[in-house]
Amino acid sequence: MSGSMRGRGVRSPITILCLLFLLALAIVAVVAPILLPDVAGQRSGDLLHVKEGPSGSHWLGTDTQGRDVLDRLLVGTRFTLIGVVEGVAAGLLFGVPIGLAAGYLRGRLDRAVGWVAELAMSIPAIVIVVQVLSIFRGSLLAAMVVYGALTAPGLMRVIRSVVLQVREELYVSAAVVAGLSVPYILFRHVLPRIRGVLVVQTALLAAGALLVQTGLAFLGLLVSPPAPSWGEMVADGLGIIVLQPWLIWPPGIAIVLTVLAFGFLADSFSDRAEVVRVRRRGTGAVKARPAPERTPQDSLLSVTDLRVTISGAAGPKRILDGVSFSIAAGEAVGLVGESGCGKSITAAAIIRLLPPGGVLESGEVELEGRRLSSLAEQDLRRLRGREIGFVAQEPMIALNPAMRIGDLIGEVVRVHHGGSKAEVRRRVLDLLSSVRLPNPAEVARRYPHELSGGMAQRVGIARALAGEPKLLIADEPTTALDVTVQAEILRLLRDLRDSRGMALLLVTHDWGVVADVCDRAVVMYAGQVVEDATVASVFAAPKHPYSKRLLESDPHRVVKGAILPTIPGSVPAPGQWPGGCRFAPRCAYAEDRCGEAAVPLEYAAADHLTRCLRRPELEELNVL
Ligand SMILES: Nc1ncnc2c1ncn2[C@@H]1O[C@H](COP(=O)(O)OP(=O)(O)OP(=O)(O)O)[C@@H](O)[C@H]1O
Repeated sequence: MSGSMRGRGVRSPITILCLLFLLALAIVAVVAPILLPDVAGQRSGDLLHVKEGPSGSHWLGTDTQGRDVLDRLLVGTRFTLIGVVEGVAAGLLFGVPIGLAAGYLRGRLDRAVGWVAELAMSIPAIVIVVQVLSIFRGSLLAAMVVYGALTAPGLMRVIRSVVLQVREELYVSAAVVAGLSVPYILFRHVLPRIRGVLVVQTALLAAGALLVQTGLAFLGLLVSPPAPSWGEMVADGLGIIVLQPWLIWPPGIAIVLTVLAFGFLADSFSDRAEVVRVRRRGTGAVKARPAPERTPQDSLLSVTDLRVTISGAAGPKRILDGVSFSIAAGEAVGLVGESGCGKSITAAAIIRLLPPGGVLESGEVELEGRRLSSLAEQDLRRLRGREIGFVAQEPMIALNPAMRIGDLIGEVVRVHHGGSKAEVRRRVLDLLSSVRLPNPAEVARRYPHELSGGMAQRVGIARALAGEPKLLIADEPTTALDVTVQAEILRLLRDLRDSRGMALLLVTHDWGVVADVCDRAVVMYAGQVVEDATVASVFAAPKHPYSKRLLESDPHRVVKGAILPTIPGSVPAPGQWPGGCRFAPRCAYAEDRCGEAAVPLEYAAADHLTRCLRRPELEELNVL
C-alpha cells in the first residue's frame, strides 16, 4: 500500500472523529470525578423525581434512586476506562514479548507457544474471569488481568506470524550480522516495524475489554453500589425497562459508541499493519582451500568441506557439497559463478545465517583458528560485526527504514566498542567520512529513503566497518547500483581493504569486479569449488573448462560488435546434479569417464586448484 493511501486511512475524518471521541472520554474520566465529587458515593438523589426522562434540570433524566443519569455516566467513565486500560495492558504484557520471541526465535519456544495458545483459546475467558471474581470479590484489576492474560494467546499468534515475516527482511539479517543482541534487535528493529499491527490489536483488545468489563458490572460482579459504572447503569435501566425504557439508552449508547470507536480505529490502522515482506537473499560467499605456500596458520578464515542442505516442500536438498577454501589476512577473494552455484549460501554458512530449513551437515569454518561452527550463538554474535562484517546486495532494504543513519551506525559502534554518546557520534561521523560521504553530519540525520542507492551502499559499508572487522563479506555489493556508482563502490572497497588491512570476500558473477578488486578467485559450480587460484593465473590460464567458458562469456572481454559467447545449458538445480563431473553435460571436452565418478579438487600448479579429470591432456592440447 502506498504511503498516501496509508495516510488517507489514518487521517480520514472518521479516524479523527474516533480519536477525538476517545480523547474526550479520557478527559472526562480524569475530570468528572473531580468536578462531581459527591456522585460516586451518592446512594439516592431527588426521590420525588425518580425514573424520569430527559428534562431541563436532568438532561439525561434520573435513575431509580432519583440520581442524575448524566452525572453518573460521566463519573462512571473513569471506572469503565480503567478496566479497559488494565485489560489491554495485561494482554499486551503477556502477548507481545512472547509473540515476538516465538516468531523471531522459532524452534521449541514457538511450538510451546502454539500449544499453549491452542489450549488457552479453547477455554471461554468469561467463565474463568467469573471464577476469579468469586475469589477476588469485585476486583476490577483481577478481572481485567485475567481477561488480558486469557486473550493474550490470540495476540501472541498474530504477533508471531508478523514477526516471522519481518525476521526475513534484510535489515534484520544485517542487524544480526552486525552482532547486535536478540533483545536489542527485537526492541529496536522488529517492534517498530510491527507497530501498525500492534495498534490494531490494541484497539480490538480494548473493545473486548470494554464489553467484558461492562458485562461483569451489569451482572453486579464488579461495582459496589453506589459507585457508578456503565455496566451497572445498564443493569439498573434493564430492571425497569417496562416502566421507563429510556434509562437503558444513555449507558448503552456510550458503550456502543466506544466499542465502535475502537473498532473503526482498528480498521483504519489495519492498512498500516501490512508488513512489506522482503525475502532474505542468502548472504555473501567464500572460497577455496589452502594453497601450498599458505599454511592453515596463515589463514584468517578457513572453510573446510562444507556440506549444507536446505529442507523445502520437496524434502531436504544438498546445496553445498564439500566446499573448501581459505582467505589469508588482508587478502581479497572473489567467489565467482553463475546464478545458483551456491555462492550466497556459502557466505551464509560462514556466518551461520542459513535460510530457514538450512542445516550445516558437516564441515568446519575457522577464523584465526577458532571453530565458528561450534561456537555458542552468544559468542558468534560477538564475532559477527566485530570480526566479520557483512555488506548486503541491496543497500536500501538492508537499512531499517524507520531509523536515522546516525542511529543505525551508532548502534553497531555502541555494541562493539561502547563509549559515551559524544564518542559514539564522533565515531559515526568518522565512519561516514571514511566511506567518502560528503557532509557526514547531515547524512547522519537522514533516513534511508532520503539517500541514493550509492549513498545507501556507502552507509551499509560504514555500518559493516563499525566493528572494525578483520574480514568483510560483500554479497554482490554493486549489483543493485548503476555503472558509475558501481565503479566508485568497488574503488572504495579496494581502498578500504588496503588502508585497513582487512580481508575481503566478494561474492560476484562479474569477472570485472574480480579483476578490479580481488587477489584470488574461487570459482563455484553446482555446490562445489571447481577452481581456486590467483586472479592473474585464472585470467591468464584457467585450469577448468567451466572457468574458461565463464571468462569467455564475460561481456568486459568481448570485442565491441562481436557476439557474446554463452555456455549452453544451465546450472543443474540442487538435487539434479549429475554423477561425476557436474559440468560434464555442458562441457565441450567431456568424455564418458568424466561422468563416472566424483572428480577431486587437485593442484594444477602451486596455489592453483582445479577439479577437472582431463586437465593434463587439455593443457597439452593448449585448450587450457
Ligand atoms: N532458502 C532457500 N531454500 C531452498 N533453496 C535455496 C534457498 N536459498 C538458495 N537456495 C538454492 O540454493 C542454490 C544456491 O543458491 P545461492 O543463492 O547460494 O546461489 P548463488 O550462486 O549465490 O546465486 P545468485 O548469484 O543468484 O545469488 C540455488 O539452487 C538456490 O535455488
